[in-house]
Amino acid sequence: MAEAKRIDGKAVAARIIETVKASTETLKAKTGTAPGLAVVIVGEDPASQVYVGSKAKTAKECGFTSIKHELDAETSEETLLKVVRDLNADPAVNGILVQLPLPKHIDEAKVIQTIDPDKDVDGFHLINVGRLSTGALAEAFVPCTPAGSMLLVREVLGDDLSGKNAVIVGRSNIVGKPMAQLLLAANATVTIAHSRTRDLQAVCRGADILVAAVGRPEMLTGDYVKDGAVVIDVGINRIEAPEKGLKEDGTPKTRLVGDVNYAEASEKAAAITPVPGGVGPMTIAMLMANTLRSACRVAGAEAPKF
Ligand SMILES: NC(=O)C1=CN([C@@H]2O[C@H](COP(=O)(O)OP(=O)(O)OC[C@H]3O[C@@H](n4cnc5c(N)ncnc54)[C@H](OP(=O)(O)O)[C@@H]3O)[C@@H](O)[C@H]2O)C=CC1
Ligand SMILES: Nc1nc(=O)c2c([nH]1)NC[C@@H]1CN(c3ccc(C(=O)N[C@@H](CCC(=O)O)C(=O)O)cc3)C=[N+]21
Repeated sequence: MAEAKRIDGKAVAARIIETVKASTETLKAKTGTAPGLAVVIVGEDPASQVYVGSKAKTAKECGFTSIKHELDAETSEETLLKVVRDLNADPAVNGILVQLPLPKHIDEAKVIQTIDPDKDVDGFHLINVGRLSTGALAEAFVPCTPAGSMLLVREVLGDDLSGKNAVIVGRSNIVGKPMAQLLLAANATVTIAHSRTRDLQAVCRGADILVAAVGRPEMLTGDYVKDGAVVIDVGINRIEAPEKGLKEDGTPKTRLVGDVNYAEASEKAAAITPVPGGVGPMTIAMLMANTLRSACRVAGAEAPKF
């Protein structure tokens, strides 16, 4: 098999952001206000930090107003719920994202269900989960990572996945389950695998579309990949990279890797997303797209389709 096509998530994301930017200008001309995105961060989870910086930068690039609430790790659940309720009531805010995971003493589900479903640009509220799972895609906010992953699948295979076998490794509410819903809605035959799956390798080798959302660095080696498969690597894992030398504090420098062993998998796959530069940038682009859509809804304006 020839070397796989590298699916350039960064380039596709840049295209989406250009569209969001143009549409934001039109909306501003019409209503005089810009879409508003509020990000709430509690404590300092290192995995979350990667995401937060580029989000604010991209929101600004799109012409949004972007506000950030940084609360310390000891913040009470009640205080956080009040922040969310205030954002719900603020007409300048179209999208609310509460960065996950939250500290252990806070009930994550309760916080998510407090977000106004019409400002739930993460798509985690039960109302949006229900819309997605009943196929009411036009009304739903779809979670950003699966939505972005799906656009990358479409780049290669088009809109209709009839006859394709899709395997998703991972069953989280944030990635695995909504990804399954989207693939199903596009007519793929869907299998969700997880830590209790027997003979994962054989299951994955049946996949025309293989989505890795496991959180284990380079776990899916070449042996998990069918010849000609489309491989979407959602994983973001920071591992030590002694070959890059040491940081100032004497510990090894790090690098990002996915859940797929890229070098091995790309010898078998027809197309594969890299890490970084694959799904990650798409997640941020879809957050902007969802926020724009929310603002368009309020203004009674048409939002672009992605
Ligand atoms: N690119 C992006 O924008 C984003 C990337 N991510 C990344 O995606 C990955 C997954 O995230 P998330 O879904 O939140 O992770 P979770 O930890 O919530 O879920 C991981 C899933 O993988 C399954 N799993 C774990 N180990 C194995 C194994 N050995 N064999 C088979 N299945 C296994 C778990 O199974 P079980 O349910 O049985 O425990 C679980 O369903 C992470 O690397 C995360 O950093 C996440 C969000 C956004
Ligand atoms: N409420 C909530 N919504 C989320 O969507 C959410 C969250 N919480 N918590 C954390 C995870 C993780 N996540 C990432 C998004 C983009 C990159 C990203 O842009 N990655 C770049 C790499 C950046 C770098 O180089 O460090 C890339 O893959 O190219 C990474 C991780 C969103 N998450």
